[in-house]
Amino acid sequence: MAEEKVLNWGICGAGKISNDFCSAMMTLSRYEREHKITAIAARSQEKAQKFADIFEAPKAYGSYKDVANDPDIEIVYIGVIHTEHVRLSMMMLEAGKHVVCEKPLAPTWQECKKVLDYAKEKKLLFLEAVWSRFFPVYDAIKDEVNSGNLGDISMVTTQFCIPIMSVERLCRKDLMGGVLLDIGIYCIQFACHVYGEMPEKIIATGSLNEEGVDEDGCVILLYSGNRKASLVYSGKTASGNNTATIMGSKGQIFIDDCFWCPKSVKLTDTTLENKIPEGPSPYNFYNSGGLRYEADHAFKLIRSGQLDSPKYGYKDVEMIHKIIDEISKQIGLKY
Ligand SMILES: NC(=O)C1=CN([C@@H]2O[C@H](COP(=O)(O)OP(=O)(O)OC[C@H]3O[C@@H](n4cnc5c(N)ncnc54)[C@H](OP(=O)(O)O)[C@@H]3O)[C@@H](O)[C@H]2O)C=CC1
Ligand SMILES: O=C1OC[C@@H](O)[C@H](O)[C@H]1O
Repeated sequence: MAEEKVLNWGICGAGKISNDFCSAMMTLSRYEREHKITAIAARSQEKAQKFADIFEAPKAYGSYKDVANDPDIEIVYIGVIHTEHVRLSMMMLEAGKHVVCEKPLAPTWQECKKVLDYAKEKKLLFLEAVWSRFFPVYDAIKDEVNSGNLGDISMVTTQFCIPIMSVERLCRKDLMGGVLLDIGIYCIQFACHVYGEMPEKIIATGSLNEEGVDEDGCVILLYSGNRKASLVYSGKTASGNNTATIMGSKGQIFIDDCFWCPKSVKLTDTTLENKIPEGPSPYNFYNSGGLRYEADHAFKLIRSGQLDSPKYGYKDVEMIHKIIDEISKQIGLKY
């Protein structure tokens, strides 16, 4: 059956998140029938081969371009550092591949738009991998928000604080480091998930390191009708409580630590647990098994001929990156 045709994946980058993505994808119950890790590409052949051996991928390439040139590959996962996202996305789209690219697609909406417009022109799927949005519990949150059970929602809070400023790709400006693009984006996507519209006003603060990348931020989003969201994120300190709350006149939703990939969500009358199996290769990041949902979503979209995701599509990328643009402007962040 056409719907079950295996999706042949090419993976760009043999780093931490690519490991987690491949391992998570292999936990899907329909993995064998729907997905195949066909090729791994890294900057060195040796590194690619080591990674390919772990995931039993038949091909290992020492150049990302080889993935673009491989006619067997239908979709590419881009799991490299921020500075390479636009270049590799354009390269893969040009070669006729669907693309799932790690967040952030780019530091500005203008650059994101270039990629989205090209994907549309080429009639290919492009997903910015804001993985939270593909968790089934995020659908449940949205349903509860829309149900009216909470009454009038007027306040959203999110907190994402983990000490990551010593990570090289995050503290260096030439690697497009900084916390707004790396973790602040999760707080923003959460507020956008709840309110589904652009705020009327944004008030942002953030400190820059000596290289000029941001290390922390406090952002207030003001929506029509006095509705608000408060976002706190930091790469300098741990909070131990990276939760999110949605507050309404009749009830609340509480998303447990870590709100961007939750294991548990407390809705008005019920608590949802989200248990995800361990993959064949140990994960580098918390609850990375949840990366399986974006692979599954990509499969379903492609096989049903849908090229703009209803869970996190073009209009969502636009909203989130326009908010990032405004925060960057206010805190003096420029790459
Ligand atoms: N969804 C999620 O939960 C997470 C998402 N991410 C996202 O994933 C992406 C990668 O993060 P992560 O895996 O932690 O990063 P890594 O530090 O593991 O680097 C990923 C890859 O980027 C390439 N790379 C690393 N350093 C350089 C450099 N100096 N110059 C050029 N290329 C380099 C390497 O590719 P090669 O192997 O080819 O040498 C490396 O394997 C980011 O976009 C990040 O935001 C990260 C963590 C969690
Ligand atoms: O997406 C992410 O989530 C976990 C963080 O540790 C990491 O820096 C970030 O890229």
